[in-house]
Amino acid sequence: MGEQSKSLSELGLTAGSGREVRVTGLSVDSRHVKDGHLFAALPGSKVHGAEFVPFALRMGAAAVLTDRDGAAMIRDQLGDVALIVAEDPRQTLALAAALWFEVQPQICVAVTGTNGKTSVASFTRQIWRALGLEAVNLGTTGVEGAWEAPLAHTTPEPITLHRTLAEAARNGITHAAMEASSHGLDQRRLDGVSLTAAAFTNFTQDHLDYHASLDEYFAAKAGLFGRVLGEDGTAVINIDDARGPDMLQIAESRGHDILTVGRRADAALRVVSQRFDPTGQDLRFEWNGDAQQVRLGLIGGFQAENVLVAAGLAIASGIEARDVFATLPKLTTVRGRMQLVATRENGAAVFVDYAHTPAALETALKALRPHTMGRLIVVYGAGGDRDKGKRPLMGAAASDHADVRIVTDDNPRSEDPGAIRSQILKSDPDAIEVGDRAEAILRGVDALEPGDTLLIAGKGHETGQTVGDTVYPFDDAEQASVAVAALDGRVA
Ligand SMILES: CC(=O)N[C@H]1[C@@H](OP(=O)(O)OP(=O)(O)OC[C@H]2O[C@@H](n3ccc(=O)[nH]c3=O)[C@H](O)[C@@H]2O)O[C@H](CO)[C@@H](O)[C@@H]1O[C@H](C)C(=O)N[C@@H](C)C(=O)N[C@H](CCC(=O)O)C(=O)O
Ligand SMILES: Nc1ncnc2c1ncn2[C@@H]1O[C@H](COP(=O)(O)OP(=O)(O)OP(=O)(O)O)[C@@H](O)[C@H]1O
Ligand SMILES: N[C@H](CCC[C@H](N)C(=O)O)C(=O)O
Ligand SMILES: [Mg+2]
Repeated sequence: MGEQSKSLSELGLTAGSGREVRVTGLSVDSRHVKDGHLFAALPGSKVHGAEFVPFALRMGAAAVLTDRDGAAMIRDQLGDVALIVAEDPRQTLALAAALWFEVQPQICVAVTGTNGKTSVASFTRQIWRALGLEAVNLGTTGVEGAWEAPLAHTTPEPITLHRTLAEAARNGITHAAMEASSHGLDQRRLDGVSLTAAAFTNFTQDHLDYHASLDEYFAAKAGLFGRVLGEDGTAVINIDDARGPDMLQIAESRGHDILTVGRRADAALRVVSQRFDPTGQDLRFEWNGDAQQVRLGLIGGFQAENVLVAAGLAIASGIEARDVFATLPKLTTVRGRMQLVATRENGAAVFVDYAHTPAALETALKALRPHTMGRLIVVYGAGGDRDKGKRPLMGAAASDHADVRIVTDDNPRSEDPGAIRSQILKSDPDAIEVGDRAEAILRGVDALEPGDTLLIAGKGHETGQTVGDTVYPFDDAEQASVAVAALDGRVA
């Protein structure tokens, strides 16, 4: 796409002067501006992007998109550079990015919710792939499926998002399932994506470092149905969640087709019962009242909800329900989500899970109980520079649902790791405190007796421990196998 250029009107933009300019690319960061680019000077959480306009102009920007405040800051600096003033420049940028990159996979679906987005997006992609469709999922674990690539964010900013979708479409990928993070929705990153269906998993506390209140956090998520999903789209909603009915109402008011999931008697995809064993579960469910039974090779009761939400998205994408259900036994664990990573010689199992919210920790621990005859041991911590309110709630969840708890570090970032641990320990005072995560895992593995289970929570698929600005290589799954090998006298 190197030499391409487009006029402002081809990008749906109008300069204040009415002048038509051709641009050679889009940038949201002045440091990435190239000759002829449109620079989106966005109002930021720390600084207004308009501060960087002089630099963007030196880099060759041909047009600037900003809001009224930004325009007031830069009007006399622009010379003959085109100025586009928008009410909501983030949304305008998202729509322009969609037009710039031109194509996206024919079927795109998105999933929001506090927990379960990566799992649902991966399961949806796995269902499509099992039916021979070219499909990817995009989110926390990068681009996965027919094509693999890392992504810096769960929901990338619109330029990266549309570049990725266009590259996928040009390489023959017809189906994409993406995660819609609350940050991404709040910042309109997905507003240019044309969605066939969208899903809601659940809503509990997270990210109150970013959103001013739980209501604002919910409103951001609700934007997926209230704004992004078009009126002809299908809304797949978990109505068991306390906020499910609110989301349902929003979707109904937009005229979406509705597909409900849950245990409630009126759910279209209804969980009837589950039977757990060491390698997975048998799931009985109903589809519009018709009984179905499938074997799932997945640990954790909550995975059945995620699987049915994914099945709902696949049905909404135009596939026969019967064909969708036939693929479910083939679904495999998502990396770092209830992943069995090691087993001790005495049979005790070690799981890694990405539970990093109070509700996720509770869910993950409760999910392991039916698979555990002995004690449930957990190694956990909480991230630095993130929602501080989560910390005592995570302590309470662990103390309520695990028999032995080891509190350790999980990406302390710029904070004092000891201070984070003590905020957790306030509500889990009997937990053992071991700051060093590798040592904490070793202690957890060492404590395992026959019939016990160890859950290592919080980092899932992550491959680093961020302390200050430094990311040290760290992988929970690898540390668990090293610990088991060391203690059982085997080579890792
Ligand atoms: C908190 C947050 O989401 N910030 C996003 C936001 O930046 P901001 O408004 O805070 O930026 P700012 O620092 O105030 O700067 C304002 C503007 O000036 C620009 N700038 C800044 C410096 C410069 O030299 N030149 C320049 O042009 C910036 O690009 C920005 O547009 O807008 C930027 C441009 O779109 C994003 O890159 C940035 O994401 C940052 C990198 C980020 O880390 N976001 C995380 C928290 C995030 O989005 N996470 C979610 C949630 C994951 C989950 O569910 O757990 C995700 O989807 O990954
Ligand atoms: N349906 C669910 N209900 C409750 N907890 C869940 C559910 N699905 C997953 N979890 C828990 O949340 C953790 C994260 O799951 P997943 O990565 O799928 O969520 P996510 O929404 O993508 O998270 P993130 O916002 O960090 O990207 C899991 O490891 C598990 O502990
Ligand atoms: N996307 C989430 C992941 C948190 C994972 C946990 N390991 C942590 O660092 O807090 C966040 O950035 O809040
Ligand atoms: Mg995710």
